[in-house]
Amino acid sequence: MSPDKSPILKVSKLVKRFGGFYALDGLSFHVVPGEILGLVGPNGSGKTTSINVISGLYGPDGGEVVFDGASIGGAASHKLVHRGINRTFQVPKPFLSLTVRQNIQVALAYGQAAGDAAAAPPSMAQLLEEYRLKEVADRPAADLNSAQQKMLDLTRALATRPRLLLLDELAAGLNPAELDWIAGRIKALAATGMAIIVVEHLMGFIEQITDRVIVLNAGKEIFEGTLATAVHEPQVIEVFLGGEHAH
Ligand SMILES: Nc1ncnc2c1ncn2[C@@H]1O[C@H](COP(=O)(O)OP(=O)(O)OP(=O)(O)O)[C@@H](O)[C@H]1O
Repeated sequence: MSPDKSPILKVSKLVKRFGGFYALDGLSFHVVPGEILGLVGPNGSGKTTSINVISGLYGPDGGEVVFDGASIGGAASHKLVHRGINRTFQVPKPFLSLTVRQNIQVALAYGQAAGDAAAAPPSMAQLLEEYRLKEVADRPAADLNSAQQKMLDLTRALATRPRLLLLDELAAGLNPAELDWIAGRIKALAATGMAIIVVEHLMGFIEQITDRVIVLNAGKEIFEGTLATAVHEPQVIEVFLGGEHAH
């Protein structure tokens, strides 16, 4: 990561309410090209909601999302894909009756409609090879195991040539060898200049791949810095372990 680059994404004082409940309560952070930023925090702290708002699944109720210099808060997901933001889902939802290859073809075609993006589109062969889907390329997505479904979800996002990639618990359910391998893949993507935001509960994985983390609690940032520093911060220990263990 080059720390001197200007942010590709800037989130300022973001608010998202569900009824009277504040899932995001004035959240601000940024990410620069080539950086892997971790969003961590206890269950319900607003990690997935952050990704849902940045990717256009939900409109914000306050604050601003600026991507590549333009305000995008409230823009629809499909428009944001063409601007260069794509994501994976905690529970992938491929077209189950289509084959793996057909699922990727749909995403490649959709990505192509974005026109003149900075990066050349990845090829089908490259995606199948790099994400270990070659053997199952002509099987329906319904036949895949959960790790393969996650890789299909990732290739679907990559097929649209994102400059900002949002990964929502991609690593959950992978075995240790798969975790090591996917950590390497994510780092290789960042090395191409892609900005990547990773939501994960697996702290070893977060430590292995992130340059920086934001720790959330109740929709607010309570820490920003490296994970190695975060684990010594009393307010971080408090939200992860509860008050009586914190001191
Ligand atoms: N569509 C929704 N309607 C109502 N409440 C919601 C909705 N989406 C999220 N919430 C609430 O907002 C809060 C934050 O949820 P969010 O999914 O962002 O948390 P999270 O940090 O990703 O948690 P987890 O680690 O369990 O995935 C939770 O209390 C959740 O119940």
